[in-house]
Amino acid sequence: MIRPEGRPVLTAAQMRAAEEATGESVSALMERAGTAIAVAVRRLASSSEILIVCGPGNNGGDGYVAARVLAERGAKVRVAALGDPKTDAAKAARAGWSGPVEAFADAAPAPILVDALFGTGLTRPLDEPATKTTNTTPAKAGAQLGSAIDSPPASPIWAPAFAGVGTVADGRPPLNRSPAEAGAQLKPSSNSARHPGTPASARERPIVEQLHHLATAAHLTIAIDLPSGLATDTGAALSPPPIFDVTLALGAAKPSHLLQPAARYCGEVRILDIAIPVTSDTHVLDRPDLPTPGPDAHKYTRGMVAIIAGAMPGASDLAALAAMHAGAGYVTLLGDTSGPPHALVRAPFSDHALANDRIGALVVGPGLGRSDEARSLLQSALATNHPLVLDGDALRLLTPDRIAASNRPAILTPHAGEFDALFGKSDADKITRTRAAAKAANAIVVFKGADTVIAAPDGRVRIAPHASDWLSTAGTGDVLAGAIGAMLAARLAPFDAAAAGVWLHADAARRLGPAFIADELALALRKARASL
Ligand SMILES: NC(=O)C1=CN([C@@H]2O[C@H](COP(=O)(O)OP(=O)(O)OC[C@H]3O[C@@H](n4cnc5c(N)ncnc54)[C@H](OP(=O)(O)O)[C@@H]3O)[C@@H](O)[C@H]2O)[C@@H](O)CC1
Ligand SMILES: Nc1ncnc2c1ncn2[C@@H]1O[C@H](COP(=O)(O)OP(=O)(O)O)[C@@H](O)[C@H]1O
Ligand SMILES: [K+]
Repeated sequence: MIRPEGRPVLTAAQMRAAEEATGESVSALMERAGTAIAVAVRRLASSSEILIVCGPGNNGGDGYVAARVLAERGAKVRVAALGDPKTDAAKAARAGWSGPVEAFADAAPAPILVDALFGTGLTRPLDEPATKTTNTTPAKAGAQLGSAIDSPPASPIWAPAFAGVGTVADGRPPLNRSPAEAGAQLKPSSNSARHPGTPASARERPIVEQLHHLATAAHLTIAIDLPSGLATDTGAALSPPPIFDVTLALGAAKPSHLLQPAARYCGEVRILDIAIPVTSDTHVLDRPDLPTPGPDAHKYTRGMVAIIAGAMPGASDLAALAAMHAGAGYVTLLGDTSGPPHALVRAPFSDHALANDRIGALVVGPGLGRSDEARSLLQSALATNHPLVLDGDALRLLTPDRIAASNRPAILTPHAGEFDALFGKSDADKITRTRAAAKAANAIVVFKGADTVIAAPDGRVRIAPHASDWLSTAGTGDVLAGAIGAMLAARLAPFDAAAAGVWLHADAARRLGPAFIADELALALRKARASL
């Protein structure tokens, strides 16, 4: 199980192409995938009973192979299927499983749920009701498998009634869900809504609802490739699945492991290496490799950051504090400001102060305002040749063309509102939008949010794994701009500077836990930096 940081991200089509390029049969790949899944599930499940739910495609095929291998290795495993397999490889995998196959709609929960219903082939919401299609007696029962697998599933200790599921027989709530969450997941189905007053039997339960039911009662939920219900490439939750504890991504991470809202359903993502060579111009953000000062260092070699203060000096103060704690050697705040820290060089704004050719990064936008005064400050910034970090109000006062024409390294850090205003609204996915924006502005674009995407004009993309929802507080964007400024001033290539700033910001946030404020985030950048 490989952590996703630094790894390539492939779309469903790219993954299929990589698979085909191996020249191996789907069955051979499925055998490897299923075996890798079995090994991982065994490690995670210990000796608990495992229920693998299998869909009609190759994701289901992986599930059958995993079930067979788990059983061969002595695990207690049950299989429930959503219909018969449709692909040749899945049919063969199904034939290799000699235990019983329960109907998905009727399946009772187990402590470990493995979701192999749908993977990269899901193209539409899971709106069809689950139907009972299979209840097979073992074809080769007893021949190869241990008695634990051959015997019918032990009488379920689980509460069969739909309502109230959320605690298991020993009275403990499932590990991964609060009672409130469990209740929220058991919303009335569209099916029962259509028949008010009629309690939905298990058989009428829509797929997504049965999946929630099984997940809520499980102690550990594991999704194969993707939680069923998520689109692979766009981050869309076509049918919101349960929130899984672990997602085992086959061969490579996919966009929906990282893009919201899908990413939140994946839990911990781990990649299973199934020996398929994969390359991509999109990668998961990785820890940066940052230079540490040597004996020959002085403040200017560590990088000089200038920040232009504007209408809201708190914002530029935060950016300055962040630049200092991210490791800049010299930070100057140009404007009518005062206050600590003493190490921050506060100076009145002037074109002369801006002309200092030691400035390695100029941060403009945090708290700038949108007045004529703000426009004039921005104009002065653009009249220099300094590499730029453009944030906040600067992004409201510029156009992509004008940024492209400024003809020097630039990093833009828009949140969704600023991005829409600058580049226009679109239904395309966040990776596509960020890549197009970087090209249009000929600049690095850091499209912020719970799934920050960083793109370069040449098409390279880094996607940041989810950091902390507590970042949703005023001023954290200013901190990011300052941190990126410090990286740019330290002479990192602009794309690497943006990536390093985003990594430090996220790491600082994770360290702080809940309810921090932006000032603390700026200070915590030091600890993030120290961890490298
Ligand atoms: N990448 C790799 O290296 C390897 C990948 N492998 C595995 O293959 C997986 C991809 O397999 P896949 O292409 O067969 O697609 P999958 O996700 O099983 O679903 C397709 C089936 O679901 C059906 N269906 C779709 N939507 C539906 C809906 N809403 N409601 C109901 N049905 C719906 C669809 O029906 P159709 O749309 O054709 O009517 C079709 O029957 C991948 O995630 C990985 O696990 C390994 O085996 C080998 C190495
Ligand atoms: N739910 C979230 N999860 C992770 N990061 C978030 C979340 N919400 C916001 N962020 C991050 O917090 C920062 C907010 O920046 P921004 O919206 O510009 O705020 P401000 O203008 O108040 O500084 C960005 O770096 C963004 O990526
Ligand atoms: K799945």
